[in-house]
Amino acid sequence: MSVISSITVTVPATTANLGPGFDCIGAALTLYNKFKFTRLDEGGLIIAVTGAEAERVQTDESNLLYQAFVKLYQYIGQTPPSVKMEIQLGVPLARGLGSSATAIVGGLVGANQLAGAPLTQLQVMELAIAMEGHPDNVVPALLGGCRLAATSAENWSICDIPWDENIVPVLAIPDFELSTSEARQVLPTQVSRADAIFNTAHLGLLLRGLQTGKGEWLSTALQDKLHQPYRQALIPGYDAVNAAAMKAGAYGMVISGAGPTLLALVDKLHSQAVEAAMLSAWQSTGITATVRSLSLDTQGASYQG
Ligand SMILES: Nc1ncnc2c1ncn2[C@@H]1O[C@H](COP(=O)(O)OP(=O)(O)OP(=O)(O)O)[C@@H](O)[C@H]1O
Ligand SMILES: N[C@@H](CCO)C(=O)O
Repeated sequence: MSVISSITVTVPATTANLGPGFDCIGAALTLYNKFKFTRLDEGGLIIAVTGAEAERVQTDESNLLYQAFVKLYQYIGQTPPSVKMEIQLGVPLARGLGSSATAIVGGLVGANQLAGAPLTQLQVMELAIAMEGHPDNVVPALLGGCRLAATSAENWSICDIPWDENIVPVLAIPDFELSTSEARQVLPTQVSRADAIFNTAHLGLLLRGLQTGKGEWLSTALQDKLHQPYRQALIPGYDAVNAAAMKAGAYGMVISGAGPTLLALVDKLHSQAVEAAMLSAWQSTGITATVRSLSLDTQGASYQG
């Protein structure tokens, strides 16, 4: 086992749920957090954060990146080394873009590499899912692409979902946060059979819509009854941004992850018009937002020694 003293891990943002795929589907996006881990001879823990909203990231042992780092060492039965962690933020915090998944995947991958790679990627993935509590952000963050995750008693089946190259994800990111735990608290614990059937059918259609790029299928498929109806009220301006995106030619608009970022799926020809429409709709309700057309990241977490 070779021992290295420093490793830099780059992890993509992710958009989870894609409407009907609550807690089971997500896609990696071309927006990144970078984490550099340097083994120290002594000194415990040093955390330095740069980038927008850097002051909002904890710099003590409660930091999620550090918790994931420690989790891996506990799993392999070793004491974590003293470490300096340099966090370069590119993924906005608590906006529904998988910032917590970047920290969990980054901490696990960084620790695994510093420890000499004792765990396989599959083991790292299972630890990441256990830490996050659901697979739809951490799996694409680790593996890249669009991924569906299904569990059985023994293990996870991970399926890569083909994504037609003409489908552009347009992300409208408002300047307010919504924590995942708050957005999960508003969800009912039980759903009706009709709603379960609705989402089963729509997720099936979504998978074919993503694969073929067929607009008619995507427009229907992006509807959901399990989480979005309950969460929309937590996102001021939701109706206005949705109406604007649809009028400008989007296939559909959904809440990205637990929100508050809104995701429109759009064909290439309409992406600029949809960007402008979503931005102006949010501004007209008094909310500052950033709107970006991104691509799918196909690589997932990567590292340089
Ligand atoms: N780079 C980071 N380093 C350390 N901790 C982070 C980092 N990014 C996010 N976190 C932690 O994760 C929290 C946000 O997690 P939360 O699940 O609420 O939102 P999210 O992951 O951005 O959104 P979603 O899960 O809906 O995609 C932050 O408040 C912070 O505690
Ligand atoms: N599937 C999760 C994604 C956010 O972590 C949710 O919607 O709560």
